[in-house]
Amino acid sequence: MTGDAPAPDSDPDSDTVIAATGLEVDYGRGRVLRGVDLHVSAGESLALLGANGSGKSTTMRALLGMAPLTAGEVRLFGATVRDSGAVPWHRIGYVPQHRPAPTGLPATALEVVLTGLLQRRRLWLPRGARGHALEALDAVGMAERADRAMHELSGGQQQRVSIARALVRTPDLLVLDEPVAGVDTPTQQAFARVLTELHANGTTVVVVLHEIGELRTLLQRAVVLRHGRVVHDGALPEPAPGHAGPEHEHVHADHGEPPTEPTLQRSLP
Ligand SMILES: Nc1ncnc2c1ncn2[C@@H]1O[C@H](COP(=O)(O)OP(=O)(O)OP(=O)(O)O)[C@@H](O)[C@H]1O
Repeated sequence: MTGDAPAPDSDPDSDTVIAATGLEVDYGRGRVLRGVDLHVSAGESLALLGANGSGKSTTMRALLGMAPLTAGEVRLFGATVRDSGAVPWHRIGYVPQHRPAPTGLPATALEVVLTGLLQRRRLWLPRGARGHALEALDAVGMAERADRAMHELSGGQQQRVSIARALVRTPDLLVLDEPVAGVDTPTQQAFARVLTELHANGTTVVVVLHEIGELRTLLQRAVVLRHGRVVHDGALPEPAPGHAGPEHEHVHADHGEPPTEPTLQRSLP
């Protein structure tokens, strides 16, 4: 379907990191994404927001070629995700939504971070890998626990290791799915500092969030999903009335149901 599209190397718009148009995803029980468009340029930092079930994670997975697209097209750095071999995955770091590690997983934090340096066609570690992995763990405050088994770490600590695993690649594009859910405020602040530094060094950041919280100063743009459609693409929503405050900054009405339209509108610029 992309016969007339430019090859990755000759992409005239080389500033475009993500070009997604008309994304539709159906898991078999009706459409979950309904014509999502998302264009992200190099150096942007944006949040993907919306209520539970609005399609944020599905959008992320579709962007990375991991959700079943029934229509639409995604290009990463000019390469279509339909041809996985053409995508420069080594330039992309991905932190999936947190899931507790299975009990008894023998890998240490350091080993998990080292896997971030493996590539599909090269299953050995590059020179200096251990040092880079320790630096990444240090950036998320986990260097002292590098040799701890993952199952001995708390959920928030495991999440920090997962973030370090993405950071160790020094990605040009960092995609994170609710990286700070369930993480305490000091850790969120440390994480915000790490992301801000990466972004200042040129990394493009796309992050799914429920609450903007500590990442507000980093983020330049918000894309809000509702029932699988983009209902806002622009400035960050202001904290919802009555919820403003450093400890409790919501961007939609509640955690359970989609926001009512007036509430969503009220929270948008
Ligand atoms: N693998 C799957 N198979 C079937 N349905 C799915 C699958 N993944 C997600 N869904 C459905 O797609 C819809 C959107 O889910 P998605 O996880 O993208 O939402 P979300 O906005 O990320 O939600 P949350 O904030 O709760 O993480 C939901 O109705 C969900 O039940």
